[in-house]
Amino acid sequence: MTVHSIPVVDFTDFSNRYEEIAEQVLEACKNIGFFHIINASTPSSAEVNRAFELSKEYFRLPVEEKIKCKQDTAKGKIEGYLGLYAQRLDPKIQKKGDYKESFDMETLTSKKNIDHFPSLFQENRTDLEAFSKGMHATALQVLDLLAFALKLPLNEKTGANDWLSSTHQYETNGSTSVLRLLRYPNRKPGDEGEECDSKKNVILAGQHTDYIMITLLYQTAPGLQVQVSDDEWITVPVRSNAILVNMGGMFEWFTNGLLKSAMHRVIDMPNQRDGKDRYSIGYFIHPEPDTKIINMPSPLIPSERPDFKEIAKDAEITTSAEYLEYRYRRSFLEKQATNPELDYDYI
Ligand SMILES: O=C(O)CCC(=O)C(=O)O
Ligand SMILES: [Fe+2]
Repeated sequence: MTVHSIPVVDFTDFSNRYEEIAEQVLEACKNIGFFHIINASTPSSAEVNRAFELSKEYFRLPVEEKIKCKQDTAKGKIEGYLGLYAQRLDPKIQKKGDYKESFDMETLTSKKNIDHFPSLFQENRTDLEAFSKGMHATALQVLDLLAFALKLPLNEKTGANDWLSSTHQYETNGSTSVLRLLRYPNRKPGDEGEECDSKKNVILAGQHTDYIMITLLYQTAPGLQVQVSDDEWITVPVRSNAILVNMGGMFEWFTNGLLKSAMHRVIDMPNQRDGKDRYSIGYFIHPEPDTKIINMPSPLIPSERPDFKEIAKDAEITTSAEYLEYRYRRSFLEKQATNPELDYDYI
């Protein structure tokens, strides 16, 4: 079934409407792999506004300041700053790379040391943590809803419906999430460095699927598009106070394609951003590295794995870490084939 809009799931009266909400989430994940949550209990709108304020303040810093904490992708680091063109999510179409800047940080657990981060983030750690924990809590609710809808077994010891969420807790030894601040600078049509697809859309972030289990995202202006058929993309509307959720490739792989990890990209929509930069904040979550997630005991998951573009059918992937490793390596090889200077990306 081709879906032509992003479904909206209302979390109002959450516990009383649990079954209904779980069904809506499962439907959205099976059909398009994207949905908006409205009336989620966390993060609060003050926490979201504060996260955007900090992001804007950070990106206003001079580049010399920002590159002091540059992401060392060559060493496999997934934290820190990446400047314009540093990522190239779609090496098949893009020559230069994504027209965006970003700052990534791994889960801000109580043990996490951020002495190497920009002082702005050190000084405002409490606000970043409050926002991250709010995002994380809603991500875990989505996992629990899916565990329920997929009829995964209850926890033998506690009876809780946490088959998925128990391995995605905020405080763990291995990181389970990445908070990514993004800025797409304002540009005029025809500006230098423009990269277009065959339909003359200016690409700001190349088409890709995320690697992880689920992504939560806020955006300030339109630009994000989801592929719904071979040559059809729909624009994700900006809904104030709504959290956008999408399934990552890991979830699609471990559910044998039952949940869809949709291709998405960011294009420039200069008429819709009032001459302003576009900002977004993504929160990417995956299970602890050694978690075995193969053969999920759900009666709804097909036993046969379909063909996936990103992964060879016979690939031996049973854990979260193996999945991520496979995707990094593959992205690295694709990039090397077209430009030996580039490193792999973490999405
Ligand atoms: O900026 C956006 O709206 C999307 C970003 C994205 O898809 C990503 O970072 O994986
Ligand atoms: Fe993405």
